[in-house]
Amino acid sequence: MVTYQPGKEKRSICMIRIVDSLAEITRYQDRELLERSLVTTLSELFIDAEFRLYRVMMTEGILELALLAYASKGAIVSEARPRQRHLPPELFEAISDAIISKVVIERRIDESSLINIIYPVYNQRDEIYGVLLHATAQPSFETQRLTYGLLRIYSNYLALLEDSQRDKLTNVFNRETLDAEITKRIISFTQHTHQNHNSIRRRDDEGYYWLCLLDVDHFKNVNDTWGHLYGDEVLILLARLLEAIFRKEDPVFRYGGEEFVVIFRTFHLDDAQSVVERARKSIEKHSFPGVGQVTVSIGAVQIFDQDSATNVVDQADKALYYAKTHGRNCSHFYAELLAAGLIEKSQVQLYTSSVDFF
Ligand SMILES: Nc1nc2c(ncn2[C@@H]2O[C@H](COP(=O)(O)OP(=O)(O)OP(=O)(O)O)[C@@H](O)[C@H]2O)c(=O)[nH]1
Repeated sequence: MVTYQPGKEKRSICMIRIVDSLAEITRYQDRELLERSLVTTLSELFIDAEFRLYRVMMTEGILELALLAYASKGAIVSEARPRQRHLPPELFEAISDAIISKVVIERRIDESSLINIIYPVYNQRDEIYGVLLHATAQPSFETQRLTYGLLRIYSNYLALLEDSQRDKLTNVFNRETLDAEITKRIISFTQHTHQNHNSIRRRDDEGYYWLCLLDVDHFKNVNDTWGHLYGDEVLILLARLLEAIFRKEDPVFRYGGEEFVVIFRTFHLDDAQSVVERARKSIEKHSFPGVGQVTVSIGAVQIFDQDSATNVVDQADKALYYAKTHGRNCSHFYAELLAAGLIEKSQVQLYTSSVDFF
């Protein structure tokens, strides 16, 4: 005979909620959604608490915190583009302590009724990646243990996700991730344009998105002269150089063998041209060990209301082809070449898009 055991039932409901939470956290293959889902899950499990997830960045030894997602009293906010946050000095100090000591820290700030529990989050290389801030009036060991466990699952899953998005040789983003990143920007442009009654004067405070496609000139010669290992080394160093030349929020992708893509932001074509030329010149000036000078040709395009990611890349590719056939070691922009009648309009049709809008 089965007897009713209220304590047992409560425990199994709790376990079901935890299993559901795990399923929810690991449902997404998009980092932003994953972060949002972690914070949502925690706030649903512990309804009386506030959770904030920050990305931790070290810039020249200075600690910067960017808010990724925030949950309080059922409201969830996630930042599409994390911005640096200035926290009360005492809280900032507590976060620094948790990061340095690599342990969970509890701290009450001023006379607040809430206790802040600070969990540092590490990536698979044991580098600090983020910090979870849990503000609660009633801290308990059980809550802390469960939060810590969910964070471990989150960081393990994030590591897997990151690994699948990175190019094995250079560790920049791989080609598979590029379409989605371009599509996000096309959508953000379109939404912004609608919101502003078709005015496209200011994208927002950071400007428009641009994409540049860089291809190493005569790379076959590098391989033929120095061997593949030296060729590989050039690609790795070039990836590091691009990360250093562009801003840390500008994603770098390996698009093909010796082709890279960078997405960056500026307001005007003039500025975009300066950014691209600066990159080209920095690469030209760089001396690669053993190999010496390497140059790149660049095709660039503004990401705006193109119908697909394929179309954006095709336009950049047309400009790149023009650069390759007009001297190499130079950069060209699609719209300018088109306006001057130097290239044909990109003919990629919507049906060739690999991106699903609906
Ligand atoms: N070492 C190395 N070489 C690669 C890799 N991927 C592609 N390549 C080489 O890159 C070279 C590309 O050659 P091409 O497409 O002829 O272009 P190129 O010699 O750079 O000439 P242009 O682009 O016309 O200036 C080929 O020799 C490929 O074998 C890689 O991962 N490592």
